[in-house]
Amino acid sequence: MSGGAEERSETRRRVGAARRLVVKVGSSSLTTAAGGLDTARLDAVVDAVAERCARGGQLVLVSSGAIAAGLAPLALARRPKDLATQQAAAGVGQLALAHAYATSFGRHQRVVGQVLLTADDVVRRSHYRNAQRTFERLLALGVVPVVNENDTVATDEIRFGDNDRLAALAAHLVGADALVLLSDVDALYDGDPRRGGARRITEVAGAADLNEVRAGAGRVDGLGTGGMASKLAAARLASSAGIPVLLAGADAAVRALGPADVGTAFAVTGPRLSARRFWLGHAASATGRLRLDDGAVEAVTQRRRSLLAAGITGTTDEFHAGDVVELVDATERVVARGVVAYDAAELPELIGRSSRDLPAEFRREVVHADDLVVVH
Ligand SMILES: Nc1ncnc2c1ncn2[C@@H]1O[C@H](COP(=O)(O)OP(=O)(O)O)[C@@H](O)[C@H]1O
Ligand SMILES: N[C@@H](CCC(=O)OP(=O)(O)O)C(=O)O
Repeated sequence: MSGGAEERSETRRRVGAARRLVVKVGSSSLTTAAGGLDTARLDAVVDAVAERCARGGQLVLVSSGAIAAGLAPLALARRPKDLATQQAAAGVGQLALAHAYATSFGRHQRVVGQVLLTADDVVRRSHYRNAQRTFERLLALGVVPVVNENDTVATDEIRFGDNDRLAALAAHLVGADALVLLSDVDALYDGDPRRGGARRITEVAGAADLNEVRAGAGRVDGLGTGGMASKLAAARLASSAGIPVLLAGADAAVRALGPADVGTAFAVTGPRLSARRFWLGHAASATGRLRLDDGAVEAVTQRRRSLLAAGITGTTDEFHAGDVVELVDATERVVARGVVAYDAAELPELIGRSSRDLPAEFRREVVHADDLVVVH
């Protein structure tokens, strides 16, 4: 697609040269057509990861496949639809998956450590930092962290939903230099490749390159969850936060983790955010909303100013000082997220009023510019 040869080589060069890498592999790449764990394919991914570690890389492997690996032992013909059976299958399958990874990495004398995360671990700032410390120590010890969502306890409300998103969040959390998404498809296409006639896309320089792309669901036999749409969302999330992304086929793992000359490369589209600002913009869950008038939207998004009470026209009523809130425009479109400095109960008296008309204790900003991230 767009992007000249120079740009092309720069993204791939960065992926190829990355010291710290998050690699994500999907369920459909780790399971046989019959639904069992495909150890030959798992070994091939492990070989590529171990080889990169041997060259001095620090790798984090985000692996799906717990539910898929639990199907055969439980004599389930297909992925269950209800959450309780999915969780039971994940409980059985995660153990099989962890065992398979430990055995496979053992062939390379590599120790692996299992990290099971729930959305809460990134949503709450203290948990986020705790997870960061754990990864840091595992990597310092030369261990390959094998990460999955903690499916057995994650309920619908608190799920990451898909491991592509989890991998993008993990990539920022560990300060990765690049993110590699391995799937059962060799690249991004402008339409579902199973339909025929779809064109392969090798480079994505920015959002405009995705305008014509139709990202569909995964296989009909449905072991993967998000299909290409969740991969694209994850690639955009990571690349907008300064992390280059490569999407490639799991069967080309050696080249994806070697010269990075396969698949689709997503160039970075934004600066690397600090851990706090990334968390604020992408990981934290908001507990309330502040509605802004047009002037305040402009001040906050264009001039990067703090939000003052004068520019607020309405609020929801259940948040406390220190909570993360969404800042929305008159049409309820989210324009920014930030940490609010007041309880919801305090604001009705203040909103719409200029700071100089307020008592001294209420003259501080409602959301300080340092605690505010603009949403594009
Ligand atoms: N535009 C597209 N480009 C590439 N693949 C697509 C596209 N739209 C849909 N797909 C399908 O998405 C699938 C990958 O998603 P999924 O099965 O969820 O993978 P994983 O298990 O690796 O997460 C591919 O098998 C492919 O057929
Ligand atoms: N955590 C789930 C996988 C969720 C998921 O995103 O799967 P996939 O689309 O195959 O990457 C599991 O291990 O079964």
